Amino acid sequence: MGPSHWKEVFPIANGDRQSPIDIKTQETKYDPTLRPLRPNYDPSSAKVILNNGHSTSVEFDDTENKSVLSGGPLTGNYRLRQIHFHWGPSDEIGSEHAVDGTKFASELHIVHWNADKYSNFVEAARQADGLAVMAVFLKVGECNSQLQKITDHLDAIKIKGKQHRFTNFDPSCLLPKSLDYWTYLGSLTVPPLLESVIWIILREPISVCSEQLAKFRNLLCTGEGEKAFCMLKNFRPPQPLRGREVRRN
Ligand SMILES: COCCCN1C=C(N)c2cc(S(N)(=O)=O)sc2S1(=O)=O
Ligand SMILES: [Zn+2]
Repeated sequence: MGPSHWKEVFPIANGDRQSPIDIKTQETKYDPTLRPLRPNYDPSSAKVILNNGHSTSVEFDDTENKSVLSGGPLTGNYRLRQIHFHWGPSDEIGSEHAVDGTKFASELHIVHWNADKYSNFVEAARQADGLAVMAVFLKVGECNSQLQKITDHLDAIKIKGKQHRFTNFDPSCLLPKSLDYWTYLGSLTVPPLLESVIWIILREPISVCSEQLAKFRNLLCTGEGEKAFCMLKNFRPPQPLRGREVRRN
């Protein structure tokens, strides 16, 4: 079911800290107390690349603090859980967050949970400070050789539920030069839409080319033996800000 029906099953869809949002850059507030972001990822914690029916994700071993994000707006260590992407049916749209009404072709989400305070991901996902998602915009242009490490594996996980061994991968290779960011309090952008995410949106995009975007759209959201439907879009539109502040470093 699409985003317009989610509120029928998940009333929190109309909550007051929903994501994504349209970032109005003139209304963001500089905060001198915000620290530099400190991603520290061990490539051996990458385990599998997966087609979960609504995106492609790389899942990481989060049984110990091998790959963590700290600094920025965060208190303590947030442990890396998975990365995934959002895209649209054409190169003009696809990102979830927007900047002054402009959407990018795609958006990478790097999902972490507060392992200092909570004992596992599902428990953390129910807490106001449980999750931290770092978002990177993908701007259509030159092919991205680092992203190719992911798109080269998509043929092997074309149908929903397929996964493939995927290790020796450090998601830092997908970060832009600058780690300047905006940050605000929000939610998961997919059901159950839990309001447990500290969002950290990098201000500098990375590149992606049309051919790489086409590979994302070639994934199927249907499983074995079902009529095949391509995964043409998986972004949620921007949600009301409800008076929230967006800070920048
Ligand atoms: C209790 O959690 C249920 C499972 C949620 N997860 C699955 C996603 N597709 C997903 C999307 C996320 S997003 N788009 O908000 O970053 S985070 C995330 S996730 O936390 O890894
Ligand atoms: Zn996401």
